[in-house]
Amino acid sequence: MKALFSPRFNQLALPGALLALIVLTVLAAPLLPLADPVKQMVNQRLAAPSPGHLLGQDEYGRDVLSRIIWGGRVSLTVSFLAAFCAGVIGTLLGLVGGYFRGIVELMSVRLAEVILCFPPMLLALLVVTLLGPGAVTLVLVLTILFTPAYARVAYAETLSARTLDYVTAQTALGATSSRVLFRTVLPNIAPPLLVQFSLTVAAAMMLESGLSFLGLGVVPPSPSWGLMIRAARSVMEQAPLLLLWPCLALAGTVLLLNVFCDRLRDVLDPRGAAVGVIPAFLRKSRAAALPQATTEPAPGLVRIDNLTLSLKTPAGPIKVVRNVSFGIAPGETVALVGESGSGKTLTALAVMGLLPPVITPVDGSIRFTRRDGTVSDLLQLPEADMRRLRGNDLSIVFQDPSSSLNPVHRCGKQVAEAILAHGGGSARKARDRVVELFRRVGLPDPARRANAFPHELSGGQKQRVMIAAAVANTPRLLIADEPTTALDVTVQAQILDLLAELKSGAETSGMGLLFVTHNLAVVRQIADRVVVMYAGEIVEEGPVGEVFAHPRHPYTAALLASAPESEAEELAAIPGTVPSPAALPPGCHFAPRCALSTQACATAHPDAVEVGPGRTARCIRPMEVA
Ligand SMILES: Nc1ncnc2c1ncn2[C@@H]1O[C@H](COP(=O)(O)OP(=O)(O)OP(=O)(O)O)[C@@H](O)[C@H]1O
Repeated sequence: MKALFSPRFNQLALPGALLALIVLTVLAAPLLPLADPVKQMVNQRLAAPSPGHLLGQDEYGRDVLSRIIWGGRVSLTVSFLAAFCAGVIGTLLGLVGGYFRGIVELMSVRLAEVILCFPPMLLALLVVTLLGPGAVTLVLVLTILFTPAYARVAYAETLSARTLDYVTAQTALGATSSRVLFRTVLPNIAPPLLVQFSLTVAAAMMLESGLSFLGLGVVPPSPSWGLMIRAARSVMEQAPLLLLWPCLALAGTVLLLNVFCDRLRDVLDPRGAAVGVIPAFLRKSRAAALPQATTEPAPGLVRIDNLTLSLKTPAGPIKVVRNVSFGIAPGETVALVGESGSGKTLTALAVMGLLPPVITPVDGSIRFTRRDGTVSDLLQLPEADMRRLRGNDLSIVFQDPSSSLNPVHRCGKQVAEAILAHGGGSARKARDRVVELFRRVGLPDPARRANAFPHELSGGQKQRVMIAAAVANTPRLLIADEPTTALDVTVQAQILDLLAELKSGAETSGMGLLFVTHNLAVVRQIADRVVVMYAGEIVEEGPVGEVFAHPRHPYTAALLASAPESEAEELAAIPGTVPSPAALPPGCHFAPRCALSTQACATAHPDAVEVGPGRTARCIRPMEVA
């Protein structure tokens, strides 16, 4: 039977199973044939392991195995309970603070943060002095200590979630604040909170043991791993194994929890692959709903047909990209232009298989011709195959180089990793290749730059590093998503020159370039063909020279008029704004902003029509466009 879950889910299997085994064992402690954990047999104190006592007996002759299992029960119960209580309280504080801001933020998140000013041990001592030691006190102390961490995570996530279109749309529809908070925002911020939960359980276990070790936690003779370590310390010279067992149990469980958290974060990370959070059986059904891959070769390098992307919202799915079709030939540069929110980035991310989890392809195909000449529909490829293609046949350069580079690793190392990830030979060879690549992308003193950290480079230099990483494995298709927007004007020109130069270089000749931008001057400079998008669909497509000279869609004409070539020309702003994908006007979506619109435009949605060789426009009066 094929794996039920995607490879990312499979990563969770081993640590998840081992953790489940530990939890089940400690939960089943009363049912297991274990010796009484508090029954003393002083005449057998410090006895070595025997068939009756597999891990030996402690300083009072109590069975060590039984105490480890019963102690784990206490440690895990306290840690899970504390993590849960802190999670509920912290999430509530962060949610309301991030959503309502102002005085509510001050009274919730900021107040919770006051706890961070107290050293944890001091706070624990204070509470224990007030309430006396015991498991309940421990839960209380740990809950107080871990609440601010949840509040901060929930607060930060709520701040970014509250600005999303679908949250605004819910508010505009008159939904109550509690409904928006619990039905819309909370499910979207759940992944990082779940990860925080697992991290908190691990941290709580360490603290619980530490506090019990200091006599501030579980009260003897009840077993706890911290108490066992404390007791074993005084007899470690006679019976060193007594110290080993609780230390192994504690370190092993915490390590397992950390590995589990790490993998869980990979699975739930929204910046991860689009299909990462979807079990394979669900992806299969989605793939089955899509047209099957054809065996006919894709025209050119990549051919996108009828790509339709849907955004999940509480009010139902919204198609944010609809029936997008265009192709890129080998060596060709295609510019994807349009105002903000037109669907350019989502189209590019769909090619990379990097759509955010809330967005799914519901129709269409992206046929890509691989290096060996075979054609694959990228929408149907399993995640493992997509991962092999990314950074190899397919590469992307993002807008902001500062957030794309890991600040704690040297630039050269990051590019070398991209080479080694696709079997680029030895580490030494990869290092040499990095220096060669850095020279090629025009970084001065490449060997020194390879050793530099990102903060030691300028914005333009960082973008050159990102481009070096993207072309390191000579991709067949390079996607550049507004790669110059975050840079100043002079550096922008240099980066554009670099991309053009790379395309004409011997090594990367034949590389297709998909350039996402809203800057028409850039399109004129760099692209062969232009695809104009508006409100999630293509409104015009054709060779740059012809489209710019004779636009056949009023939107293209308006875009060109709003970005005059010379200062002598008058700048004409486009009236109105791009409609929200949730409320598209009927008929032609551009009609409410169009100077040429007629009654017919407001009723029927126009099809894309041919308006010249290799040119299409989605307008019923293409020849009347000035
Ligand atoms: N993660 C997301 N969650 C919800 N909606 C999203 C998400 N990403 C994109 N959208 C929506 O999909 C639509 C298309 O977005 P996209 O980012 O592709 O536009 P764009 O043309 O690239 O804009 P920009 O130039 O501002 O990047 C927009 O309405 C946007 O709000």
